[in-house]
Amino acid sequence: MSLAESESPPSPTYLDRLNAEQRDAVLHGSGAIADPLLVIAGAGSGKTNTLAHRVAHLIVSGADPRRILLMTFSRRAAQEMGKRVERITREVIGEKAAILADGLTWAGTFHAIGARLIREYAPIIGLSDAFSIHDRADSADLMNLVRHELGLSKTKSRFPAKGTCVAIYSRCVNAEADLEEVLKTSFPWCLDWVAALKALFAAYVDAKQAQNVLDYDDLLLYWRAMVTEAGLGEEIGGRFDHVLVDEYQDTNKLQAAILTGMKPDGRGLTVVGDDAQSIYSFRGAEVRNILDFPGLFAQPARMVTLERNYRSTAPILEAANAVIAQARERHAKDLWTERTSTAKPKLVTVREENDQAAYVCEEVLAMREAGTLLKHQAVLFRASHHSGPLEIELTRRNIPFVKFGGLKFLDAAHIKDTLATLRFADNPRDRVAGFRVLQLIPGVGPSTAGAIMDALAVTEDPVGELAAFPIAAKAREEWAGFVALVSDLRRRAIAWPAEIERVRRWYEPHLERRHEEDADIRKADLAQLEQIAAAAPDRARFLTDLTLDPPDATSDMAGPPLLDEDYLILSTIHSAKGQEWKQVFVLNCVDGCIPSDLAVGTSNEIEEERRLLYVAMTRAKDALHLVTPQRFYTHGQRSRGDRHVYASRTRFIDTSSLDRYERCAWPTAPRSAEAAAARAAVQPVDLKAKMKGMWR
Ligand SMILES: Nc1ncnc2c1ncn2[C@@H]1O[C@H](COP(=O)(O)OP(=O)(O)OP(=O)(O)O)[C@@H](O)[C@H]1O
Repeated sequence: MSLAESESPPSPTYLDRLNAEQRDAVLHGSGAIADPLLVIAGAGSGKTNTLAHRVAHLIVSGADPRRILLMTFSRRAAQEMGKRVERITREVIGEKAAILADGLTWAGTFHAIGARLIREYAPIIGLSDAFSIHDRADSADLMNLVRHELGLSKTKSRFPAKGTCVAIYSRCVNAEADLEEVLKTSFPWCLDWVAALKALFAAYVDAKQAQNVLDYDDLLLYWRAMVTEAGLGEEIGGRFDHVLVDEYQDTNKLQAAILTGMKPDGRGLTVVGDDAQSIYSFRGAEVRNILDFPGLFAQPARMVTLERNYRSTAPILEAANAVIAQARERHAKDLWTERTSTAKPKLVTVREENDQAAYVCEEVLAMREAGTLLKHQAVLFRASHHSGPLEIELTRRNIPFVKFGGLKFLDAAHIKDTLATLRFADNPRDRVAGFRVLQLIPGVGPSTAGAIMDALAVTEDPVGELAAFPIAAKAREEWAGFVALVSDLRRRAIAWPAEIERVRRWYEPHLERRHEEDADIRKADLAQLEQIAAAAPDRARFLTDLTLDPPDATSDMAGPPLLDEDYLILSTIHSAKGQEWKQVFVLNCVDGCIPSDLAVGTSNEIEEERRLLYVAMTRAKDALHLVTPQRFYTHGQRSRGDRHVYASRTRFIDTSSLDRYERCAWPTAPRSAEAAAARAAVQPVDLKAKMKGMWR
């Protein structure tokens, strides 16, 4: 008996907090399995809030939380959604809410859910369930190994680099596009290599299968393949009554095919997103997914549009609306707000990047003085390196900050070494992990590592194989310790998460030898890794979660702040997705930075850059500053000279929309007038005459 049948009808008080459109989206289907629903949610219109209410409403109406599949953009978003759902359901069903919300076990990213389903069905789709998952860097390393084996690293003219090969492969897979088509549109300089790339990709797929490895793309590919298989498709689709997808604008064609594969008639499907915020096409995301969703099913999706913005003041929204109004194609919506204000967003001209940094610091401190915490203020930028001068200025002035985006925690060599050790123990056929770990041992080079991996590829007893391997005398002493480690890990001699400490103890001498200069800082990272490990239930889950959703690196300049400390947020625009702050600065609002000069090749790329600026602007609640430095030092010249280039205001703010801003220059005019007056007051001196006078 469902909860709805067994108890009195739930009180709908939580619905009172929603506006009419939000409520419409939440109530669609009245809690039962219903026709497909598309919620087009403008920036700040309460998309997350609405989705959480819809899930909660389904649960209090009797839906089984274990049969709800909820897909979000990050693991953190899934966890936050779970907490919100619990809070909302608690209002109606009290203490039982926690139990029911705990039942929401199928919440996570597409890749994480894919990994779980594939592991579960592995035995019936011809995979071993002990497969390891490669992140992008691992995939590039494996591609490199295969490229080498095929002799493609020694071609006369230069064959595309490993990273490019992976990007091409991934684009073909995610966009479901033909290789030649992808090369023509995105990698034209590689067009001469069609046949060689095909051979490389075929060998790459063979290598993955032989080594029992799946890459990111495989998690979607296998999932899609499973749901399009007669029988299996119905079995997997039938496990879920409701499938809800957040941030649908950032999904790709494969993800759309997974949804239609699981729910061919669209019943039970809810997708939520904002086409104007689609900013991930470099990962194969397809803004067409959301534009085309309504027509995918025999029974067209119902569409609800959320247009009321709760976040920003009217002047900020008007400026952002003017930026997106020029977009080529979009689901029409007119965002409005009741938050009136007389303060327009500022369009600030500064001479150069150092002034930009000084301007931001002064404004941030002024706002702090007026009572707004640093963490309610954020500085956003298009590319991670744009914040360099600001980071120096903040450090100089002792303003604490945390930076998001850019380098990931997992990119650090010592973290990779540790994880590779765990992965190797799990799956000794994983050549990328194996090569990495084996070469940590002094005396083991690439050819020995290759020979060991060849031996492991065919054995059923990896530990025995390692112990018996005729290792060179110089490596023998270390070797015994390594074999003991692998043996412990494979036998699960130590409980999780203590295993990771065992790995750390083995690894630390290698770390000290390889990274003498900053071993202590790196050890602190390993301690942090142990903390993350402690939160995971087991080794496999830890490795999967971390590979699929790695934490951001915090800035090492300021040091990771304590949680109760106040700090300013620095973030790439991509990493600012879904967030909001009282005061927001957008750096380098000039052509060449937004749009990035790396992304002005096609009109699609320019459209995406426009959406990036829109995303950045719509993060601001009360105050927004777009800063435009007039000149930039050319790369690498700063310390040696003042070669610079002049920049012009971003093309996305055209002359007709300038009246939506308060335009100003900084440092302000009076200050320069004072400086000019001081200079004018200096009496002229005839130095030439003085020089001559020295000898007379
Ligand atoms: N019905 C409502 N009444 C009052 N405030 C609301 C309502 N719905 C949402 N909000 C507030 O509006 C703000 C934006 O909500 P939310 O973060 O869910 O928006 P969003 O649509 O996900 O934004 P974006 O897509 O721009 O990231 C939040 O501060 C939220 O608390």
